[in-house]
Amino acid sequence: MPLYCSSLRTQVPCVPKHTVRYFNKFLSPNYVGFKGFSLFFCVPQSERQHKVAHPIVSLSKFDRNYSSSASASASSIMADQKRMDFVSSMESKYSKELDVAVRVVQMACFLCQKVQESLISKSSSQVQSKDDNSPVTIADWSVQATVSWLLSESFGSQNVSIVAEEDVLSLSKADAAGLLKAVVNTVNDCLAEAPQFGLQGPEMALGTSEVLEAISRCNSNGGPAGRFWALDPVDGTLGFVRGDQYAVALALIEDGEPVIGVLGCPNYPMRKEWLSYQHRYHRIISKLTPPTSESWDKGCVMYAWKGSGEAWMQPLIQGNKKLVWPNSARPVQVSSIENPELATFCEPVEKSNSSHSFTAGLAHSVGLRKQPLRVYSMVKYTTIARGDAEVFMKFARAGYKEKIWDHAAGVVIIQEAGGVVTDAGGRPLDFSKGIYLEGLDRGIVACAGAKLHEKIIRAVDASWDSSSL
Ligand SMILES: Nc1ncnc2c1ncn2[C@@H]1O[C@H](COP(=O)(O)O)[C@@H](OP(=O)(O)O)[C@H]1O
Ligand SMILES: [Mg+2]
Repeated sequence: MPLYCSSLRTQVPCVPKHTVRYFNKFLSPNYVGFKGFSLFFCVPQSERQHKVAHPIVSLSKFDRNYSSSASASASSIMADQKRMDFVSSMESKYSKELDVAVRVVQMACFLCQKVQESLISKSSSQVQSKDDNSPVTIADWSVQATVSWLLSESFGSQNVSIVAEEDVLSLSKADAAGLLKAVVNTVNDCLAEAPQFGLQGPEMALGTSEVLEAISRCNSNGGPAGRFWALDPVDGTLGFVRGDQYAVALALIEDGEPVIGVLGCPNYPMRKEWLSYQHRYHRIISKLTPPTSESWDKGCVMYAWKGSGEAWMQPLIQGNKKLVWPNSARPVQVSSIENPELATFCEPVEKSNSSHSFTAGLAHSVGLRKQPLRVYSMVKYTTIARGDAEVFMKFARAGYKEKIWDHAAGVVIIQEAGGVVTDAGGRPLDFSKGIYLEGLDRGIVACAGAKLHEKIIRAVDASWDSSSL
C-alpha cells in the first residue's frame, strides 16, 4: 500500500498548533501548496480504501476546499477564515470528549465480545426479560456501569450527566444476587484492562455498591439545555444474544443537539456481503479460516463530531495490543449511488419493530429493487455511513416512542459522512425533549443522498393514508 508519511512542517495562521490533521482527498502525495502543520499521511484519492489516518480531528469539507482554492476571492477567503476558526474552536471544544468516548466504546466492545462468546458457548440463562419483554443481559448492565464509571473518572462525576437505557431495579432484587455478582465481576475484569485502552482503571476492584451506583447515576432525563451523554449499552440485544449484530452507542448531546456520535459495532464485517449472511455462518467460516492478526476482518468503532464534515472508523483492539491513537482509523463516506435500482435499503430484523410490509410498498414505489438488508441495532446507521447501503427506513407501530439513545450517535455519524437523516416528514430528529424523540413524524428515513431521501419522503406521503400504520 503506497503510504506517504510527509515530514512537511510549516505553520499556518489561525489553526492551533496542537491541531494535527489528516489531509483528505485533495492532497497528492507530494502536495506542498497548503502551508500546513504536521502532515501525517497523504494518500492519493485512488487509494481511498487504503487510507490510514488520523488524529482525533480531521479536515472538514471546508478545509479541503480552502486549500485547493488558490483563486478564491477576498470575501470568500474571509468567509472561509470564519468557518475555519469555527471548525478549530469546535475541535478544541470536543477533542477530549471524542478521544475519551472512542476509548470507552472500544472498552465496552471488548467487554461485549467476551460476554457474547460466553453466552453463545454456554446457555441463555444469563438472558433476562425486561418489563416490555425485550431481553437484557449481563453485558447491558456491565457496559452501562463501565461507561458511567469511566466518563465520571475522566471528566469528574459532577460534570457528567448520562441518559441511558438500563436501571438497577431488576439487578437489585433479592433473587438476582448471582446476576449482580456476574455484573460486578464483568465490570472489574473490563476496568482492569483500562490501561490497554489508554484510560485509567480503579486502584482497587469496584465493590457491588459502586457498580450499582455507576449504573444508577445514568439517571438524567435529557432535555433542551446543557450537556449530557446518551448511552445505549447494548443496542439490539436480540441480535447480541443470537450471536449477530449489535452496537454500543454513545453520543454527547449539547443544548438538544447531538454533537459527538460513537458507535461500536463488534461484529460489523469489513466485507459488505457478509452483512446479508446469517452471522452464525460467518462465525463458522471465521473458525475454519481464522483471520490473521493483520487483517481487519470484522468489528469497528465509528465516530464523528458535528460540523467536522468527516466520519471515521477504526478497528477494534485485538488481543493484548494497546490502543495507540489514531489506531489505523480510516474516513468513511456514504455511497454516491442515487439510482434506486442500484440502491440497497436496510431495516430492522424484527417486523414488530418496523413494518416490513409498509417499507416493501415504499421500496416498490420508489424503484428500490434489491432485497432489503435486515440488520439488528444501530449497525444500520453504520451501514449507511460506510456506504454499504443507501437507505435506512424504520416505521414502528403506532404508539411506540423512539428513544434518543437508539439514534443520537448514528445521526451525527451519517450526517458527517455526507448523508441525510430525518423523520418521515423530512424534519430533523428532535433530541431536546427528554428521553423520547417527541414529535417524530411517522418514522425515520436515513439516506446516503438528498435525491433518494426526497423520493422516499414523497412516497411515504403518497402511501401513508392507505397503510395500516
Ligand atoms: N416495538 C418496538 N418498536 C420499535 N422499536 C423497538 C420496539 N421494541 C424495541 N425497539 C427498539 O429497537 C431496538 C432494536 O432495534 P432493531 O430492531 O433495529 O434491532 C431496541 O433497542 P435495544 O435492543 O437496545 O433494547 C429498542 O430500543
Ligand atoms: Mg436500543
